[in-house]
Amino acid sequence: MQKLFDEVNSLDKRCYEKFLLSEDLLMEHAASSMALYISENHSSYKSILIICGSGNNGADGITLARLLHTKFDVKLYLFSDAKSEMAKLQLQRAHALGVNVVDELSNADVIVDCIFGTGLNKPLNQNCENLINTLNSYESIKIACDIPSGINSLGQVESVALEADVTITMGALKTSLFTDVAKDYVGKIVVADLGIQRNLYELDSNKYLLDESDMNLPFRNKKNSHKGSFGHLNVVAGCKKGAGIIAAKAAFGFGAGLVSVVCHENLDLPYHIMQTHFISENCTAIAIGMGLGKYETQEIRRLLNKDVAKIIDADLFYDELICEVLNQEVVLTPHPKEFVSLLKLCAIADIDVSELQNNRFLYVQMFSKKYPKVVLLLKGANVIISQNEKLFVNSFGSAVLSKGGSGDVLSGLVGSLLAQGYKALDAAITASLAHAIASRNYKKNNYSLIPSHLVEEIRKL
Ligand SMILES: NC(=O)C1=CN([C@@H]2O[C@H](COP(=O)(O)OP(=O)(O)OC[C@H]3O[C@@H](n4cnc5c(N)ncnc54)[C@H](OP(=O)(O)O)[C@@H]3O)[C@@H](O)[C@H]2O)[C@@H](O)CC1
Ligand SMILES: Nc1ncnc2c1ncn2[C@@H]1O[C@H](COP(=O)(O)OP(=O)(O)O)[C@@H](O)[C@H]1O
Ligand SMILES: [K+]
Repeated sequence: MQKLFDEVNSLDKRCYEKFLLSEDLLMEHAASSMALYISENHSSYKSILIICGSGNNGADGITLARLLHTKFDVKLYLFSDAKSEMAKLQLQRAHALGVNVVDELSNADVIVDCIFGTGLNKPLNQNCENLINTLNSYESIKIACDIPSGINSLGQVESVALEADVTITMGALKTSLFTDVAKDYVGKIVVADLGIQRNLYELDSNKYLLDESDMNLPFRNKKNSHKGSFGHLNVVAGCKKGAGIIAAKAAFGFGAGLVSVVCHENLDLPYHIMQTHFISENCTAIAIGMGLGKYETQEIRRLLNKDVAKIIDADLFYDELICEVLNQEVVLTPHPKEFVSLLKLCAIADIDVSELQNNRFLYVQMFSKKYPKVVLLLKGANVIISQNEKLFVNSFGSAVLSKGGSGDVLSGLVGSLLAQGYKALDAAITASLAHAIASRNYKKNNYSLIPSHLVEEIRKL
């Protein structure tokens, strides 16, 4: 996993003070990293348009123009007068070298957005919006320097932002690049070294971006085993029985030794999945909430208080009963609307979905602070998993998963790992990664995946 930072100013400052690295030196490395990326990945392209703002993001761009001058047909467009000391200095250097400064925008093979970086501090005016809209309309390869212009430090987009193919971010990964909103703008994210190895540049953080290598699949190492060695998951099915059945199928394919669906009505289940009318004596985990609908309160309370691992989803986030389990190490997997309801039920916040989506990290942290034992998995374009104020982001998923039933598969995966003895946080992390990475392996197109395809892809991991 890789560390995420809410701000990097303190990291830059430490470079100046502790490592005696000047701003000039850091900037030279920032621009060199961009130059290297462009040379290595876009060498067949000829023309490069670099659009610069007045601060140090602009200064990075002016430096880049100097580095690429004559290797490519470089056009430097200064959107506003250089204001920062570094922007002024870099401009003098660029002028001295004869870099081509243009006063009109024109299309190019590659465009590099150096308008605003971490210093965006107010809403964009009409001119900025027009500029960004024009750049977005170009068919060029678009590279954002540090962060696509228009995304602020909280990862919000107030009006418009540059739609980058690649974001080359300086020094370390920023949290603002991993909001759900930002996902439509950042493209591929690359970290540029600033003349110091990343592990030395970075300090401690309690936020992490998950990598594929953080997925710890339930491979079986013991030879002397039987089905009971791998747990027994009980999936509680309610009025929308399909949800429980999807979860049960996903769970069975993900290694649980036994899976039973708990339902009062008789179900038509695959032969390998059992049905029970009441919770099994030997169950090692319970998955509950998916398609639950109306159920007898005392019965649910009894299940929630049973001393086994639990994954709780969907309908239970609208029921006050949920508040009774928040002192347990349970896994909760709400989507944004369900999380809004949960926040209200536990008196943390009374907000709407758009407020949540604009401040996902904030509300997840508020919840985790109040309920440090709970593992919260907030679904979305970038899934956030949190426990005890430690937070992990899974950015592998895509719109291929935006389908009824995808969440039920995830509940089954978490339940399966819990039944097999994974700790709650480990179960949530591996299940979430498996869910998203498997969905990427479905190659047909990005609209036709159904839960059974997803389960098939998960079984092939
Ligand atoms: N520090 C380091 O060591 C390193 C830093 N590096 C680079 O520096 C970048 C940060 O630079 P930064 O702090 O100068 O901010 P930046 O993003 O250029 O924007 C500030 C300028 O924009 C203006 N402005 C803001 N909002 C506006 C708006 N809505 N509409 C209009 N104008 C607006 C604002 O104007 P003002 O507030 O003065 O009115 C100011 O002039 C960082 O992202 C990275 O790329 C790298 O080289 C690595 C080493
Ligand atoms: N655009 C997207 N990018 C990444 N993941 C997505 C996207 N849309 C949906 N997902 C994932 O798909 C799942 C949907 O779950 P949910 O909304 O609960 O569906 P359901 O209840 O119908 O099964 C979640 O894991 C979510 O993170
Ligand atoms: K930028």
